[in-house]
Amino acid sequence: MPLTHSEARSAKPLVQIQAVKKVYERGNQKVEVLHAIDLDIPEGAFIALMGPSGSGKTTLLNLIGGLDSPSEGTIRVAGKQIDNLGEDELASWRASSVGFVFQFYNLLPMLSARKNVEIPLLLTKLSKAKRKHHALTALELVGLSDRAEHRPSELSGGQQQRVAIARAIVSDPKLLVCDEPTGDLDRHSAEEVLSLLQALNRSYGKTIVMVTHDPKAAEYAQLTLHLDKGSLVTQEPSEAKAEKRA
Ligand SMILES: Nc1ncnc2c1ncn2[C@@H]1O[C@H](COP(=O)(O)OP(=O)(O)OP(=O)(O)O)[C@@H](O)[C@H]1O
Repeated sequence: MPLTHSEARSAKPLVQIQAVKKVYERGNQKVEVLHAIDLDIPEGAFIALMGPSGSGKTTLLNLIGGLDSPSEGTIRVAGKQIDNLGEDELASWRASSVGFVFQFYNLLPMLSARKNVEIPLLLTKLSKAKRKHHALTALELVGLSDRAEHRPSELSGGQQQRVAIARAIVSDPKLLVCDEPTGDLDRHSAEEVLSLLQALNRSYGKTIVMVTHDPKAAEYAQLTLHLDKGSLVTQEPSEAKAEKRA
């Protein structure tokens, strides 16, 4: 069952963002692109993050996933404070705690689907046989067992994105951050990818934060957050939409 808005509010937060600001320097100018963001993301939520181009969506997503650090404020994920970690600590935290899905898949063209999915496991102590087993399990979960030995160029865009999702979940992180995961896909492939994300949320309890420009994609989430000029403007409950999709 999808979380209702009130359930989502009462569930334990997986991500806690307090008074987070991000300032970029352009030449000798400082530009504040996120203004004192406060946000709790409950464990088990599927959140869509929308807003005009340049409003700060990717910046906020990158802070949540530990790809970047805030200029001010605190970020905790599963109770661990990540805003003050150095680059190496942040990289190892990311490897074990977050799965990333990007618009253009970011698969390595010379490697098979299975080997692409294994990449996050190369940093672990798992044996070669275990890595292969986990990668095949993840590919099975996204419905691509029969494409395991294909290279990305032999797969459709939708299949490549499903391989990228398998790679994102292969370390079994609680949190998936997705930046325009359907931005390069046709409607049918986009729906397949969104249904897969929804299944990972509902059946496997993954907490998902997804940046999207597409209101139809946001309908798959339980809650849509809107950013405008670096501030959160509304938190739109989506239980009606979630029920429609249930
Ligand atoms: N590394 C950087 N250095 C300087 N400015 C940056 C940097 N990254 C982003 N910005 C600026 O921060 C603002 C927010 O960018 P961000 O990419 O987060 O927006 P967005 O809402 O994701 O936009 P889009 O929908 O176009 O992807 C923009 O004005 C952008 O130019």
